[in-house]
Amino acid sequence: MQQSQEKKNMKEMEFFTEYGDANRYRILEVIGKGSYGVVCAAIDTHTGEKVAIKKINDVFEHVSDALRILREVKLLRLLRHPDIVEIKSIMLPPSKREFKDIYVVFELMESDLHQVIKANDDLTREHHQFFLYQMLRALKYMHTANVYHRDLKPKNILANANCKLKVCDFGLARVSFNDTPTTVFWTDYVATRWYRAPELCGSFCSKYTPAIDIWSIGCIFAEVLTGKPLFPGKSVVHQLDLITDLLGTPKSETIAGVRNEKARKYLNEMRKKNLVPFSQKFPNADPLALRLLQRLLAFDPKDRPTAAEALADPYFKCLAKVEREPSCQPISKMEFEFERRRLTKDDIRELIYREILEYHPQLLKDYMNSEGSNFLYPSAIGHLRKQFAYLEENSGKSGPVIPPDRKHASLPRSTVHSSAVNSNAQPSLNASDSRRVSIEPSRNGVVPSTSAYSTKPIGPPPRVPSGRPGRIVESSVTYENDRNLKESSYDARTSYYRSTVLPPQTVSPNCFFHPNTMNQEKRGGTEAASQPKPQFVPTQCNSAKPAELNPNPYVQSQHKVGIDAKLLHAQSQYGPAGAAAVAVAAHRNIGAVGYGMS
Ligand SMILES: Nc1ncnc2c1ncn2[C@@H]1O[C@H](COP(=O)(O)OP(=O)(O)OP(=O)(O)O)[C@@H](O)[C@H]1O
Repeated sequence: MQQSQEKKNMKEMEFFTEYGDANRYRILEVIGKGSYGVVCAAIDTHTGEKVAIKKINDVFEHVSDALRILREVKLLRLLRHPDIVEIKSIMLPPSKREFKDIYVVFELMESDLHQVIKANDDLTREHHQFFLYQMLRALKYMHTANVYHRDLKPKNILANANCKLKVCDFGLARVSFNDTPTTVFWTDYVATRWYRAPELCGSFCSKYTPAIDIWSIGCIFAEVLTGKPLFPGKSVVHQLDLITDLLGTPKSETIAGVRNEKARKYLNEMRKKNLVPFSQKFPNADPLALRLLQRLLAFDPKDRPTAAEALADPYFKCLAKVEREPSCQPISKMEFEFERRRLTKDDIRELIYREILEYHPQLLKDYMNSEGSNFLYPSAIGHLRKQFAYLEENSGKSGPVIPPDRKHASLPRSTVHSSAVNSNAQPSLNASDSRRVSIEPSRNGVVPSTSAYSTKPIGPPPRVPSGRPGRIVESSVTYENDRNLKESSYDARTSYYRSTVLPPQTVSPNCFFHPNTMNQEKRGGTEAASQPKPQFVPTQCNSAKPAELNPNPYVQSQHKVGIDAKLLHAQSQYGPAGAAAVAVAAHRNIGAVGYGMS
């Protein structure tokens, strides 16, 4: 027993090395490995929430990798949407100049769509529909921000037991600005071939469009329907062969528009193939789903619908509601100004550090005040230096010299900052919190400092619909940002002070239920007991009146608690595949009750 505890402590030590915040998180287990490092499930001891911590090793070893990481953390800070994975925090490194690894704290998801597909060969039509709906909603949001994901595949869609999906891995994503030569984007295109749009299988065109993501979503959806990848090409040419085997040879106008001469020639000389009817290829699928799928998989990108158009497709008649499919304000060019410069490793380090500070608002404020250059980094050394300076300054004065207390020596690093806040009382501030704090009205017009705020103990984390900041813009009242607060010209500080009205996710994962506020919801055991907790009364999707949908994405029936427990149990026992199986099987229990189907 003692031995296993020691082993666990060792594991945590190894994982966090010397990061001060390590005390805050208790590592549970390794849940994933990617090319950039390892992902662990952990408990945030401040909030009781489960989180996923991704340790990215040697961030600055290669400039290209460091840039990828910078883009990803920046985009995930800017794209706040219930269908996009959220960064909760990034741990403050022990030294601004020398840090090599970064620890990104995400909301924890239970599995990913790849696992879900692999472990379940009997997903229902309702699953299909709800999966596609969420993916398109995420796309609509990111595309209106002018962000193209470029690497959508089942593994990059995280999934929960309640069928909630969230897009992750924005490492290959790009923001498109009108005056940026879009061809630049082609040069580094290394996304997974199977989900690659035909125009990417040989540089068919120079204009890079969001339709490439629409194609990928089409491929993913087909995989959800059949359980198998739709176009598992072994090479780019094979990929084009598989695509044309299903869709037929493209129209001559489409081929004529292909810029790449070799690709054009290849398509022109290809034997003529006819479209295979989708009802034949996907015999058990909903015909409306297939009609939409065919639109998503149009060979010519111009023929593919936008995400917003796809959401308006009759397939989603009983599910879609434009107010819960928010758009996003286009991302400011200034945020990606670094893309136009040739950056050294130190430049990128500075930029990543600046991103990390977004999750440590008080430090960010200090950093902004000192304009970065003479920012006194509040590491242990910084603190020691301060104490020495204080002693030196005051040594001539009468009476004993009492240096400023070092209250924070053994506390998580994020609680140590130059404004000497009572660390015990400091709430867990992350980028989201900081923005929420900053929009609190103040009498003198000054944005209240977070250190003042920090004297109050923080409550449980805000529930998504009521407290989550976002950049959502849409006509709906619920989603509308205060446009006056949205600067047209960028000021680095304004992103910190920006008022962001929250994106309530109006679709319950059990989207066919409607709420009855008599009962109580439970989420991870940390929700405020005082919140009204709804119960769900099952309704059918195709009832005459569309079900009233609860705004809380985490609203669940009482069954949900049991499902989560089962899923997590399966996850540790059988790994993610087992978890996915249980997740969907469990959901089906709800489905059978909820959908009123046999
Ligand atoms: N928030 C999360 N919750 C649960 N699991 C996660 C989360 N984020 C990542 N994972 C798991 O960790 C794995 C690796 O994460 P991720 O894909 O982000 O790393 P990466 O190094 O960028 O990977 P890649 O090599 O695909 O680019 C994922 O496949 C997923 O299973």
